[in-house]
Amino acid sequence: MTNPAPSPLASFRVRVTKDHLVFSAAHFITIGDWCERLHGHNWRVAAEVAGPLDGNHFVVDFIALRDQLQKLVDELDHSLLVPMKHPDIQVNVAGEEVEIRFQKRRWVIPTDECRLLPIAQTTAELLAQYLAQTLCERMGAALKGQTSLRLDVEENFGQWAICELPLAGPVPDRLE
Ligand SMILES: Nc1nc2c(c(=O)[nH]1)N=C([C@H](O)[C@H](O)COP(=O)(O)OP(=O)(O)OP(=O)(O)O)CN2
Repeated sequence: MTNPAPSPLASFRVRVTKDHLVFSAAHFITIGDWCERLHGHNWRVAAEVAGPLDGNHFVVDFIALRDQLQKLVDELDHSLLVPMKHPDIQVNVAGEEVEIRFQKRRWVIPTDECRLLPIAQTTAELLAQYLAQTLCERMGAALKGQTSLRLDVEENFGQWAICELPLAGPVPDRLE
């Protein structure tokens, strides 16, 4: 039996998903004029990087990818996710309290229990984009030369949103 020669057409990707890559957080979204009640999810995340192998024969070190993603997840754990770019949700940060308004409704939450996110809605899609872009920034040179970063967010069992960022070429505007 002969060993196959390494194929120049082979492509590689690495993926990290762990039981502890989960954050428990509250949120609400608007759908048209209707606004959900405040509720929570256990949001599960996974990250995947595609691209060529480096000198260590890695796409990217699993451990570096896992640990950076874990830090991000831990920052969101046990918090209220607040969208700062929603056109109709007003957010006023006043010292130790954050006041959030939508139409006639008003929530006042301790500031350290809020995560003020640069997104228009806390949908699974935009959370996936936020996590992908922030992970990409924090991984920095470790992703140099790679092709794409994919971030999966599961909001409820079996309900995933996926954001894939190209890593080659111009960097897209941040969350615009
Ligand atoms: N494509 C998307 N669709 C929906 C999103 C989203 O982020 N992306 N989000 C929502 C709501 O936030 C909703 O809270 C989803 O939660 P879920 O618990 O699945 O909603 P249910 O009302 O069905 O709750 P059950 O407890 O499972 O009955 C909606 N769509």
